[in-house]
Amino acid sequence: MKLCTQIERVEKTVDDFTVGPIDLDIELGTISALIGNNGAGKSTLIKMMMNLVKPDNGQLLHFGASVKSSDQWKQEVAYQPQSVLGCDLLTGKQLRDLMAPWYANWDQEMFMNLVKTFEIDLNKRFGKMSKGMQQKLNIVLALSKNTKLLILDEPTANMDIPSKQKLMDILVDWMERDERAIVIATHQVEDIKKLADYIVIMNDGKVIGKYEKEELVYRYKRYWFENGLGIEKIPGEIDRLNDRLLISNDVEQTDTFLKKNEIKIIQSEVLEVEEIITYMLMGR
Ligand SMILES: Nc1ncnc2c1ncn2[C@@H]1O[C@H](COP(=O)(O)OP(=O)(O)OP(=O)(O)O)[C@@H](O)[C@H]1O
Repeated sequence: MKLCTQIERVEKTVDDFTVGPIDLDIELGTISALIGNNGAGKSTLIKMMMNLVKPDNGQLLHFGASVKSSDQWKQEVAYQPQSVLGCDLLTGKQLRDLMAPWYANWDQEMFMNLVKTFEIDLNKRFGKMSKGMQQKLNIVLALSKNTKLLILDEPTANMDIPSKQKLMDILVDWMERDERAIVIATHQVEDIKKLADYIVIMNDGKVIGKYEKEELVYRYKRYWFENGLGIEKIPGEIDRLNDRLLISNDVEQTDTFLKKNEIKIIQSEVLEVEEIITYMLMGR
């Protein structure tokens, strides 16, 4: 697969918090969900990807060009920040007029269609729009740049449920139009479930793993036993309830152990994606 972004040993210290060193590749044709608890460093990493925060060490490339080298890569990378400053007095239309000329591939038809889909009033000042409406306008502006990479920082946090649903469909459609990639920082399980090919987990400024979502589902399992286990710890075990219910994050090891010790399983099942993420964010 073709790489669109290479993050190599990137590191940034702000006050007493260090993000990195981070190594991460983003491939075209994939959607990666950046997940981590509050303060894990997701927004800082994204800002480094946009050269808005300068790393102390390491390098960051989009389509082979360093983010420091020139601004040419910006034609291929659109970004929706968590919040936007300095736009309050401008209307949606004025924001469009300011932004569109900078992007050679700006898609005006897409812009107007999305404005209609999200029922955005382009004559309203940004500062007078609701938080959800501001988010919708920001994402519509980002999508219409018609880039190869889209970086979204919690795009659905303030959106109502139908709008979230619409956005997910739009993003899936946007991906299908070309060879593209999306990086999305999110706390929304629905976003992850529906969109992500890869889950990138961040904790305490570090990327602790990049996992294929479909594979992850087979790594975790819940087991119910006929009798109490009476054993201190089983390989792969990450949680236990009443000595008769066990959660494993290493199904192969757990299954081998249970078979070898002739421990009778009443039932077993895979975990929901949100349970898996919760365990991963707890470091299990
Ligand atoms: N401009 C700044 N000045 C000082 N500290 C900062 C700045 N930006 C971020 N930080 C600190 O860096 C750490 C990482 O913050 P960041 O916003 O990247 O996390 P996050 O994973 O995006 O969190 P959230 O899920 O809450 O949005 C936090 O401890 C934060 O306080």
